[in-house]
Amino acid sequence: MAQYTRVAGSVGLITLQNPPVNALSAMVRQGVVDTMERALSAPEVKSLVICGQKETFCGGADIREFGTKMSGPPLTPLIHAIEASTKPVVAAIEGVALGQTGASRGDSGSTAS
Ligand SMILES: C[C@H](O)[C@H](C)C(=O)SCCNC(=O)CCNC(=O)[C@H](O)C(C)(C)COP(=O)([O-])OP(=O)([O-])OC[C@H]1O[C@@H](n2cnc3c(N)ncnc32)[C@H](O)[C@@H]1OP(=O)([O-])[O-]
Repeated sequence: MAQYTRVAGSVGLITLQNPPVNALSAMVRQGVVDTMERALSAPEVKSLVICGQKETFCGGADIREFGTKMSGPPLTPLIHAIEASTKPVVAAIEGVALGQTGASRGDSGSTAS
């Protein structure tokens, strides 16, 4: 899933939550759609941060769903929607960021769109 919290008053924090590597399952993708809508429609939110948990950003698509019937929002339009956000979106990356989340393994860092 994706948890939504507001930090520092004006930052919408979206936390990817899908142990063990926060992979982008159908539920996580739907959670990102829902939390993005919530953050973008909240006047008090001026920017968004997307992060993972347990020292991992995201292991990419959820390989446990490979070979099963696709459900939930497709990944590519979701990434395009993040890129088209009307508010700045920062990916706070710790550990791995694989697949379409950006194939990298960084100790920490962030990218903005
Ligand atoms: C176009 C776009 O590209 C498309 C859309 C895609 O995105 S394609 C998908 C792209 N993503 C991948 O190919 C990621 C492959 N995984 C890895 O490279 C590594 O796992 C790791 C992330 C660097 C962590 O290494 P690790 O050594 O710390 O732990 P582990 O022992 O390997 O794995 C620890 C546990 O995590 C599980 N796991 C790892 N990756 C997973 C994933 N993507 N989805 C679901 N579970 C995953 C793994 O099965 C094991 O579970 P269990 O056995 O304990 O129950």
